[in-house]
Amino acid sequence: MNSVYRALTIAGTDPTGGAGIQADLKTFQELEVYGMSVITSLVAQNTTGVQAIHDLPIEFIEKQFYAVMSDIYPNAIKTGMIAQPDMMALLKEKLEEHHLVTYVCDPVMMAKNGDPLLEKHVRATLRDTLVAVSSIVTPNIAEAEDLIEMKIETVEDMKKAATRIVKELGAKSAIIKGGSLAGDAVDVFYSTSEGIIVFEAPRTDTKHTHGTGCTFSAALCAELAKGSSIYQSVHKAKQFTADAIYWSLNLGNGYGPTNHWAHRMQGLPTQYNTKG
Ligand SMILES: Nc1ncnc2c1ncn2[C@@H]1O[C@H](COP(=O)(O)OP(=O)(O)OP(=O)(O)O)[C@@H](O)[C@H]1O
Ligand SMILES: Cc1ncc(CO)c(N)n1
Repeated sequence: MNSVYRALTIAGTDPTGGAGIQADLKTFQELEVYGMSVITSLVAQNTTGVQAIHDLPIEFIEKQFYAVMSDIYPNAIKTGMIAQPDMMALLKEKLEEHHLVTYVCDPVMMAKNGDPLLEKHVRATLRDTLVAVSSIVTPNIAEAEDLIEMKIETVEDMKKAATRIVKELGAKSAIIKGGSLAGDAVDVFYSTSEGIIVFEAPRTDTKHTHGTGCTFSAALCAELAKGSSIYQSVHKAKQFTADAIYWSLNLGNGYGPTNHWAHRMQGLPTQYNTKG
């Protein structure tokens, strides 16, 4: 058996490299997992917003998926921006065929500045297809509110919502990311076997948080691909993302990208220390 761990991301692109497929592949690489990708939509976007979206034909998405799965089989798969109901239906079917592979569903709905990446009427389909077959689903506050149709303002609300997402929507576990709430960066995990677990990190005061959700779910996918426990994987993903936000690169005119090499900052020469 080949001992190189392998992860696959199925998502849209970000030509500026901070979110989507590009962020996922950088994260896999940093965590020493061999990264592969299936692109669903080409997105003209940058740190200031989304300018245009070009969805790939469904047959072509299927061909890419087959190309990967028939050759270099992944230990874990994540999905990010999946823009159309037919893409969701196809991927649900494929993920069910490969149900032994751990599947992380990042239910991406919008970019950091609020520009939509998923039309409102498609959100129920996302809930009923991909979320329903996931090993873990990773919504932010707005996405969790949408999935479970409840207002989330406190950590107690996050606990209720995470529990409901698992009990009512079929996901095996859920982690709600509290990046957009005030105070420390608190994320709430729930699974039937482990119950509620709260993960906390100090908040970094920065606007450079473009792609934090992609980075988090990709790190989680990479750790799960290595066979780490769900607790260890979430813990590592949280630390990786917190470091990437803390050692900000200060790039772009809007919500800048995070620093995917930040987790190894200690060992780098000081010219790579870009915080400032
Ligand atoms: N300013 C911050 N300081 C520290 N951690 C943060 C900060 N903002 C977000 N996080 C953490 O980053 C991770 C991603 O959360 P966030 O809520 O930003 O995701 P998201 O909204 O899906 O991101 P995006 O849509 O930009 O990809 C979580 O672990 C969250 O707690
Ligand atoms: C392609 C893509 N996926 C996810 C996000 C959310 O950060 C984004 N901005 N772009």
